[in-house]
Amino acid sequence: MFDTVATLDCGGRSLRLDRPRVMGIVNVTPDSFSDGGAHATVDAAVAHGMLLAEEGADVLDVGGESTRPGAAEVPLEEELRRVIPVIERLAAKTSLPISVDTSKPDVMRAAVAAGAGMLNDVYALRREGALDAAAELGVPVVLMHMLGEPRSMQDEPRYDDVVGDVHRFLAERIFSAEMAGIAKKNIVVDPGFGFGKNRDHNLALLAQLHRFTELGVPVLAGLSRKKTIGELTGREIARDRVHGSIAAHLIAAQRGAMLLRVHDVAATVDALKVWNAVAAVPMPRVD
Ligand SMILES: Nc1nc2ncc(COP(=O)(O)OP(=O)(O)O)nc2c(=O)[nH]1
Repeated sequence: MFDTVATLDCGGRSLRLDRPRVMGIVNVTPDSFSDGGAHATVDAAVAHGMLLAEEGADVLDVGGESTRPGAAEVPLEEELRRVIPVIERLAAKTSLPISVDTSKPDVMRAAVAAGAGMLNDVYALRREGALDAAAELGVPVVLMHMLGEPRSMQDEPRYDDVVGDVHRFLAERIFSAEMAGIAKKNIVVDPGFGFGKNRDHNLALLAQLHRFTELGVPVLAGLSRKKTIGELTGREIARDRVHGSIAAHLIAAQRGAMLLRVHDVAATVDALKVWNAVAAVPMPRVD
């Protein structure tokens, strides 16, 4: 995997990837699939972010546009109105790195100016101007695979070879990012669970997650409370999918994920304490 430990410099706030780290989700949206509306006001979102920080999150991911299947795009001004005040206040109240979950270059710029130190783009910088914005900002960026658009991505998604197809896409996005002037040390990749993938696609990506570590950059996995977890466990209500999400994220950690994007931070932190303890046990040499 890595000869040396990757440390992301998130606008002066370090995110050390010496072990799987927890990205706490702060959705400032009225319609997120799993917690829509729960933290839709600035005060509620900031309070939630601080709660996740207290629960042990290593980074907070602030998003103002739901990307659930079928979601409509949020206008720029509305997305700014939602996320910038939250980022400003969280950056002042916590020393944790803060990422902004957006695909719009103008939101990226405003978010970094407000204190965000990382970009999380479900479009992998494919929107116009996004590559240049990310290169200028010089902060780490998560490049995620999505098939099509949120509006239509779950309409019968098809792949010849989902792992190979996603791997090729991410390799191409890493190349494009480096050509735009983004340092490889600032790149994280993410196969995009649920973004144009059905249950079998998601299971194949999880089962072969180690393949993505071959790209030479940290891997992020985000399965938290998603539909596939619900299908496998029979838990129809998203907030009831914690146990299944923990299982999936431990498998992801075991197969090389260094960042786990989760709603349920306390439960994930506890699970990773067990995982880390076992990972720290020296293994007998096999001569
Ligand atoms: N890098 C990355 N970013 C993401 N952003 C949003 C969602 C969707 O989950 P959530 O934020 O809970 O829902 P919504 O998009 O409806 O707000 N999933 C990912 C993911 O898997 N990876």
